[in-house]
Amino acid sequence: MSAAGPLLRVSGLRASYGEAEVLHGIDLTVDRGEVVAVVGESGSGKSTLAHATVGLLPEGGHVDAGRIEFDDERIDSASERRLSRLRGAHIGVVPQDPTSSLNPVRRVGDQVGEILRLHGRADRRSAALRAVDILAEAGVDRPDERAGQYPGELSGGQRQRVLIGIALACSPELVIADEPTSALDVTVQRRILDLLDTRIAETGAAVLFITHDLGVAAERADRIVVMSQGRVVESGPARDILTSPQHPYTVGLVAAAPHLRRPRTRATVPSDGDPLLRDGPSGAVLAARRVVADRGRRGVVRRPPRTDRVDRR
Ligand SMILES: Nc1ncnc2c1ncn2[C@@H]1O[C@H](COP(=O)(O)OP(=O)(O)OP(=O)(O)O)[C@@H](O)[C@H]1O
Repeated sequence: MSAAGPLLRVSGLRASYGEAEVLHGIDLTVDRGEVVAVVGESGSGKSTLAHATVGLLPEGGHVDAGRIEFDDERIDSASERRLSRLRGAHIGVVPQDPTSSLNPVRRVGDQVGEILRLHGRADRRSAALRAVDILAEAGVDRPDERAGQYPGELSGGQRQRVLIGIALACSPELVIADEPTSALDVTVQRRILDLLDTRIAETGAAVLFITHDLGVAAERADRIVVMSQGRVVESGPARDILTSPQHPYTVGLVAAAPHLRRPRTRATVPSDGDPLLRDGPSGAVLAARRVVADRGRRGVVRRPPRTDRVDRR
C-alpha cells in the first residue's frame, strides 16, 4: 500500500434508496492518523455515507456517482471479495448496535478469533489465545471467562467493547465508527468513547466518526465535517468550527450547545494539549495520544499535524 494522498478520499458521492437520492455529492477526506467527525441532524445522511464508503449499504441502497479511494485504491468499483478483504484487515467498522452486530449463537471468543483467522493473522489455536488478549485490550472484564460466553450473557457496554476489539483486531489503518454509543446507556457512553480514543491512539489508526452530537465531535475529533440534508455544508479543524462557524446550519448547531462556545482553561494543562480536548477525554487518553505523537516524531507511527484548515464553505 502506498503512502501518498489522504488515506480516504470521497469525491462527488451520490447515493439513493430506490429513487430517493439522500447523498447529493459528498466530498470528504481523512488523512492518516486523523480523527474526522461527521456531524449532522438525524436523516442528514451520515450513516448512509459511512455505509456507502465501505460497500455496506442496506438492500435498496445504491451509489449513483462519485469516487471512493482508500489508500489510493479506487474501492467504489471494487468487487465484494476485495471489499470484504479490506473490511476487517484495513478498515475496521464499529457498528451502531452491539446487539444485532454479534452472532447470538456463537461464543464471543470465537467471533473475535474468526476475524484473525479470516485475515490470516492467526491459526485456530493462536486465535483463541489472541482473542482473549483482544478482549482484555478492549477493556472487557474477566476476558478469559467472557471469551467462552455468548453475546446475550454480556451487557450492552461489554458487547460494544467486544465490537471495538473486533474492529481493531487486525490493526486497520482506518476505523469507521457509526454512532458507536447510541444504543448504550449514557453512563456507559463516555467510557466506551474513551476506550475507542485510547485504542485508536495506541494503534495510530485514522477514524471516520459519525455522531449527531457536536459535543462528542468537539472532544474527540481533529476535524469536523458538518452535514445537512445530504450535503457537506462546512468542514474544518474542530476548534475553528466551534469558535467561528461559517454556515448558518453550523452556527445553529454551535448555538444549541452553549457550553462549547467558550473553551475552559485549566491550570493542569498538558503542554501540547488542546483546550477542547483537555476538557474531553480522560488524562489517560491524552497521554496515549501524546505517546503516539511522540512515536510519530520518531518515525514509528505517523500522525499528521492537526493545524490544517480545509474545505471551509
Ligand atoms: N434502508 C433505508 N431505506 C430507505 N431509506 C433510508 C434507509 N436508510 C436511511 N434512509 C433514509 O435516508 C436518509 C438518510 O438517512 P441516514 O440514516 O443516512 O441519516 P443519518 O444522518 O445517519 O440519521 P440518523 O442519525 O438518524 O441515523 C433519511 O431520509 C432516511 O430516512
